Amino acid sequence: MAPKRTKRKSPSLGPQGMFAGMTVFLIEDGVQSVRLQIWKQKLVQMGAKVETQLSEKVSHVFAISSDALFHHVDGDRLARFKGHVLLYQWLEESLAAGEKVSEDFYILKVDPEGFDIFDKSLKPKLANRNSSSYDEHSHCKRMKSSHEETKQTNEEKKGDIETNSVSWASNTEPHSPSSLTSSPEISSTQDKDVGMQTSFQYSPPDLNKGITEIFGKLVNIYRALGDDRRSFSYYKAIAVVEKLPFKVESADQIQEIVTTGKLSKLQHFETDEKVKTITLFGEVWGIGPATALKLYEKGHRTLDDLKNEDSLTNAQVIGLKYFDDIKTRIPRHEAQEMELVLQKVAEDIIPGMVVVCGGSYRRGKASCGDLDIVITHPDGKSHKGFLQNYVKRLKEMKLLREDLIFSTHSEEGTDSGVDTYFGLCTYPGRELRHRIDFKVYPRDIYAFGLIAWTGDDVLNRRLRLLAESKGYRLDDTGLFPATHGSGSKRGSRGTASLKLETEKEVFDFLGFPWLEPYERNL
Ligand SMILES: Nc1ccn([C@H]2C[C@H](O)[C@@H](COP(=O)(O)OP(=O)(O)OP(=O)(O)O)O2)c(=O)n1
Ligand SMILES: [Mn+2]
Repeated sequence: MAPKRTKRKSPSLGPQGMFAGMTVFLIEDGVQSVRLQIWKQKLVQMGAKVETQLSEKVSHVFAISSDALFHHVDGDRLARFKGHVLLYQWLEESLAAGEKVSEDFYILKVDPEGFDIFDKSLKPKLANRNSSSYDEHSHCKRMKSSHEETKQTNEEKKGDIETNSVSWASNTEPHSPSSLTSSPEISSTQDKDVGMQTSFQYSPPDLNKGITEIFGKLVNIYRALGDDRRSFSYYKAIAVVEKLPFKVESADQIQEIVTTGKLSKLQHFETDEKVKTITLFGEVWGIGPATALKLYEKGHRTLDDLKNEDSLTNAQVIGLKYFDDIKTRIPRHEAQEMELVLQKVAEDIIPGMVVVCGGSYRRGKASCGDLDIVITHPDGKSHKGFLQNYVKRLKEMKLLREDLIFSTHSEEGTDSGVDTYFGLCTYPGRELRHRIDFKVYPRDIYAFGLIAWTGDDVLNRRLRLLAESKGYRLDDTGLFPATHGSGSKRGSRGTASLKLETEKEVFDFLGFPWLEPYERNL
């Protein structure tokens, strides 16, 4: 990339500094706190203002990846944001260059469909040598991410489940095909900045040694001549050339690398292979983008490769084993029969149990990707401890087969008292596996659970935004007055949900026109 013309050997500080005029909001997800502190400090030192929320004033948002971005900021909010959304790498490169480098190569797509993590791998590594105080931290690959930090506002229920069940399946990244590129799947303790530090897996013999050696000399020569811009361009070009899996032949290619820091030929090569592989791995239940990328970087290219990978969690192994089964949709009439069986078994255990198949089934779809079962008991107490018995019985019947996640809170009253089971099931007399989810809600918050699990996700997002605009926070466990801040964080713990008994009451309270379940395919 070509830094701008204005050359500054040592960046000026204060209101006239190189970041003057910028008002930034930093997405903290996946960023080591020490590094974040340094960035904040540098920004402020060099004239930027750092905001604690994504307010109107913000001109620049920084994030480590689009996953981190969507994990933290709602897609709709982002769509309305008019400023620049950049990778932190821009900051690093600008700091290293002593001037603002072009933003072109660091723009994060705010379209949730866009998958950015691949572009980044083409970016030259950080210019650590040129940088000063953050050198020592830049090797830190592994990010600590406390579960509290990664906790969702339940807006994406699968993310929520993951955090509820960390003690049970700590390395699980529940997967929902509809949200492959959105945030919740990566909320496990995976490398979050892996995209930034990524290196090409196919480390080839140094095919272009002659070129990198010359570039190295040029780095020093230009630096000695005081031409930092050129020196930096060659410096970055080395990182790119070193990793090329083929020999650079033409002068044009060299020119392209030096001026843009990358090579379009490689970009296509890289992008295709990575996109394909990571998308495929991400379709395995329990594998999210972060793990998919890690597996790719370990050299895996096919699902068969993954079968010999021992870092997979139990749930991921199961997801892999039944990959094709799970992808097979369930015809509506079979889902209906299973719902009936599930209702009957529940009734046998505790009379009065309410068992509803939500999700696409409840929205009237002709086929379902899985079964989303929402359960409660009208008396407000019989639901406690029910799920353990229920699962046991269903396993004896061989309706339930493999477990993925089981987390219970109803008896202790923790996490809103919601019990969760994710697993695989079979239609009676068959071996084909389907995904099945059970969520058991206490009666008083059942309506919220039912809305969330019926979806669709677009409606959920709209309802949440509407709630937010009215000073509330909505999730599958209730509607809460937003106590502090206006952001996306949870309200303070222990706050009780507003008492709304039915879906209709929730819609009415929010002022959203009532939609029958089959009208909720937005
Ligand atoms: N990122 C997500 C994923 C899910 N959901 C909610 C809405 C969904 O309707 C419901 C069930 O999730 P599924 O992934 O099972 O989606 P569907 O049941 O709608 O479709 P499918 O037929 O693929 O199962 O959970 C959501 O709000 N946000
Ligand atoms: Mn579903």
